[in-house]
Amino acid sequence: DTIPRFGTETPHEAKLAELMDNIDAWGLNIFDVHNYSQSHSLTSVMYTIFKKRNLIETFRISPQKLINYLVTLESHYLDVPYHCSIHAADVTQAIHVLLLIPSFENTFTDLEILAALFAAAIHDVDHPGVTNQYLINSDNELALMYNDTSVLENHSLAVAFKLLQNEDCDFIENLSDEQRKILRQISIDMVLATDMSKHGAIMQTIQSFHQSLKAKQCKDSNSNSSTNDSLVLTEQKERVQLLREMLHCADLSNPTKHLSIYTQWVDRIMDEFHYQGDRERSAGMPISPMCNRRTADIEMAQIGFIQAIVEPLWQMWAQLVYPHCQQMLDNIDSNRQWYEYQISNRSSRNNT
Ligand SMILES: COc1ccc(-c2ccn(C[C@@H](O)CN3CCOCC3)n2)cc1OC1CCCC1
Ligand SMILES: [Zn+2]
Repeated sequence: DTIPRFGTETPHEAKLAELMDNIDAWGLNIFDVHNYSQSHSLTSVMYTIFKKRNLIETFRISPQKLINYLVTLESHYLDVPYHCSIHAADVTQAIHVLLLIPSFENTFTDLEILAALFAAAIHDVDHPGVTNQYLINSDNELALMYNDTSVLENHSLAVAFKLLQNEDCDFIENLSDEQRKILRQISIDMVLATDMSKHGAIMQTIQSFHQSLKAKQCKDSNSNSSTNDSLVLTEQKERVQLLREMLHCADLSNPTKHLSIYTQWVDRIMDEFHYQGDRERSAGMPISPMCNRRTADIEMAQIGFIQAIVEPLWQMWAQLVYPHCQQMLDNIDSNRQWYEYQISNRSSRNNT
């Protein structure tokens, strides 16, 4: 039986095809992809990217086994408001677009690209919609299992690799042992780096690391911008450091998107945080920051999130790949201004 064009059967294949024409664009509407792929955004996005990047030929991947793995992985994302399979599809497509930046034209090996896309697709699988801190505070068995350390990140990695052991899902069967080892190593490194407790460390190293890279950037004699752009890194360690930052940026990319997309993610994360707050309240636990629906200031929280975390991170990233990520910085700025306007509007409304 032939494989459907986007990996999953859908009566809306024409509409999905139209959407997938934007797979290389930052403005892809992942919610539309989810709707027109019969809630298989992760499967259809990953399959489309693998086809487009010729990874199926390069690594002699069985298309059926790839689909089996993706559908199984997608089914192991829980039906939580934010950390669901649409978020995984969103982050996967984001990292695909970041890897297309001309600065990285000659930077990563095919195996590193495969690992980066895989890490993005799996990074939140089986996320229960509560934070690491909540699992620790509630003596959850996952916190016990992982000794309170990067609990959710470790759990998603373990679940994702467990699914690979299933014979008809093992789409990397034709990789050499060495290649499988490298894929596993890079995926673990990248997913563990999405833990917000590592954010400070990433911000510390990013400045000096990027300065050293800019120094190395080939300054080709002719003025052709693309060759001038390309970052060539001889050490795999350095390339993995870059991929670590890239996944972290993709994971924190909601404010870099168009307002209509960004506000949908805000609604979802607040649903998830407020539900956690409800559980903390009824369990008599202290309610976590931004999780109390009764005192929430959603606009202020987003402005704080942008100013403290997202804008500094994306400014560092945009500096490295200048001029290629200006659209993201522009969206962050206009989105922050929109939330500031909501607040100013709110106070004048109260005065009437
Ligand atoms: C659109 O708004 C948000 C969008 C994203 C986030 C956010 C926080 C942490 N992360 C990253 C983790 O999810 C990393 N995960 C954990 C589980 O293990 C895997 C890796 N993402 C927070 C957002 O807003 C918050 C609510 C008000 C201000 C802050
Ligand atoms: Zn995530």
